Amino acid sequence: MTAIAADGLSKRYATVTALDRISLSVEEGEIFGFLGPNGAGKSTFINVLLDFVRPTDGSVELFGHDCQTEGVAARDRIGVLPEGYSVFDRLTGRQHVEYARRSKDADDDPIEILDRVGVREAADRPASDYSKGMKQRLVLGMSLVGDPDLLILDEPTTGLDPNGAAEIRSILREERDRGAAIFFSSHILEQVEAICDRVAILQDGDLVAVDTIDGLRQSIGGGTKLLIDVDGLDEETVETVRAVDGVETATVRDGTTLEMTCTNDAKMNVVVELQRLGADVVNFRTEEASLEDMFVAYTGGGRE
Ligand SMILES: Nc1ncnc2c1ncn2[C@@H]1O[C@H](COP(=O)(O)OP(=O)(O)OP(=O)(O)O)[C@@H](O)[C@H]1O
Repeated sequence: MTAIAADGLSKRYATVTALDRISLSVEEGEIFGFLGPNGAGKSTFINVLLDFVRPTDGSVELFGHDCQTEGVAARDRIGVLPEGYSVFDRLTGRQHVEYARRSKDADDDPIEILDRVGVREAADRPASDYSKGMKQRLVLGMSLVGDPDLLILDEPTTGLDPNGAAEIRSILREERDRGAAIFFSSHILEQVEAICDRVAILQDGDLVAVDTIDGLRQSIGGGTKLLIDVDGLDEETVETVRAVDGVETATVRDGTTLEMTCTNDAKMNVVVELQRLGADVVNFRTEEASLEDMFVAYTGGGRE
C-alpha cells in the first residue's frame, strides 16, 4: 500500500517557496531517503505530514488519508522521530516508552524496546541523565512502539557514534523487512547510500530527482566517475574541461587528479580537449559514482 502520496504539494512563505509542487509516493516495505542542502524544504515537507504546517497548494496523504483534513486517521499508523525533539527530564526511559504505549494503545514491553535501541541499562534513570545519543535512541524507541506501518524520521542518526548509527540502520532494515515504510531525512550521504531503496533530492523547494541509487548513477555519466591524472594540472585546464559539452562536474583531487562526472559521449571529447591543450595525461581510470557525486551533480555543489 502507498504510505505517503504527495500531489502537487506547495508551501510558500512571504518571500520563500519552501516546497514547489512536490509529487512523490513512498510504498510500504521501502526505505526512502530525503536529501537536500540546508533550506531545501525537507523539514517543511515533514511538518506538512505532521500538520504542523499547512500547505499553500496541493495535498499529501498517509495511507489514503489527507494529512490536513483527516489528520487523526492519517497519523494513526505512524511512528515519528521529529527534528528537535525533547524528552521529559524527570521521566525515566521506561516511563517514556510506557507513555508512548498508552498514547498508541499498544502493548509492547518497554524493556524489550529499550533493549532494541541499546538503552536497556538506563531504563530506570531519568532522561535528563541521558547523553544526546541516548536521548536519540530513546525517542527512536518510542517511535517503534505499536509496530507502525510508517516511520518518519528526521535525521535519525544525528549524535550517534558509527557503531550506534550502524545499529540504528539495522533496526530500520528490520522494520522495512516486516513491511513498514521508512521515510527519513539525512545529511549523511554515506548512511543514505548504505540503507535506502530509493532517494529523493530536494533543492530550493524543487524535487530534482527521485530514483534508486543505481538509477541516479545511471543518469549521471553511466554511473561512473572519470579520474584523469595530469602532470602540472592548472585551473585553466580544469575550466576548459568543465566547459566541454556533457561534463556535469569537474574538480581537482589531490592537486593532480581531474575528477569528473560526465556523459559517456563526453569522455572522449574530454581526452581530445586535454590533448589539444597539450596536457600531460599520466593515467586514466574510472570509479563508481558515490551518492555524494550524484548529490553534487544534481544540486550544483550544495551540500547540507
Ligand atoms: N516559518 C517560516 N517562515 C518563513 N520561512 C520559512 C519558515 N520555515 C521555513 N522557512 C523557509 O523555507 C525554506 C525551507 O526550510 P526547511 O526548514 O524546510 O529546509 P530544510 O531542508 O529542512 O533545511 P535544513 O537542512 O537546514 O534543516 C527555507 O528557505 C526557510 O528559510
